[in-house]
Amino acid sequence: MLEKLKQEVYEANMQLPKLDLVTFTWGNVSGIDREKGLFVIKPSGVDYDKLKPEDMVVVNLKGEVVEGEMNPSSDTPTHTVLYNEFPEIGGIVHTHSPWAVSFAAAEIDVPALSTTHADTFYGDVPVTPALTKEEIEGGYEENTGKVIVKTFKERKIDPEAVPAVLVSQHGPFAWGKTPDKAVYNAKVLEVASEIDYHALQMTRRNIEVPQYLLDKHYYRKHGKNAYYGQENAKSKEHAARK
Ligand SMILES: O=C(CO)[C@@H](O)[C@H](O)COP(=O)(O)O
Repeated sequence: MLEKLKQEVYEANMQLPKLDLVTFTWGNVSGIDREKGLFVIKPSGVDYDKLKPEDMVVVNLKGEVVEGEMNPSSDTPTHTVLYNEFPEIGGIVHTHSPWAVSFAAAEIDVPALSTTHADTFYGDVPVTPALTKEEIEGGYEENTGKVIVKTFKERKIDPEAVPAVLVSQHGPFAWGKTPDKAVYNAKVLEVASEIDYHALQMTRRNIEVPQYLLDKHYYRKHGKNAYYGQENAKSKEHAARK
């Protein structure tokens, strides 16, 4: 069943290593057939270079496996919550892309500091609060989905306007109308996270140019008793010996 969707989700998953968004088997993409109320997701722990379209697992909106030889991604409960709570989305991506994970680990939103960001995300990409001990022990992946939805509702963020989130201490989830668009949004988030990291570092550190560097430049230009002045003397001797 859902062979066409399996192919589409397979191809979207294969974009992740090509776009340098995953290491080893970390990460997963799913896509949904809203009419049938079924979604297709990557099987858990399968290397991308061994993955086949027919390996995709079909899951219903209760999170139950409907078809598939292998276990679905361990993040399936998170995808299930998001498909139920965000009815407009057609595809979801989860990765551990390092720049976005850096912001998730620091529990900092990815701020909308550049057009690279703003062309895709209408506002900062939010980071969720850290999951509580109870939420972790009471079903980490399902509660991850619930914390994402709670974050968007409490902060009045439209998931269509900002199609991504950082799960605190875990990593990014991105989504879109299709699995392919979800992958695109995941890559833009990673690029924007790297840009923002450097921008924040540069604005936070005022580096004074050491005066001696300016002096050296001055002395080099005017040939006075500086290192460069000596070099000039050496080069003149060398030239005279030729
Ligand atoms: O964060 C985790 C595991 O801690 C997962 O997101 C893995 O990175 C992907 O798991 P599978 O999709 O292969 O089950």
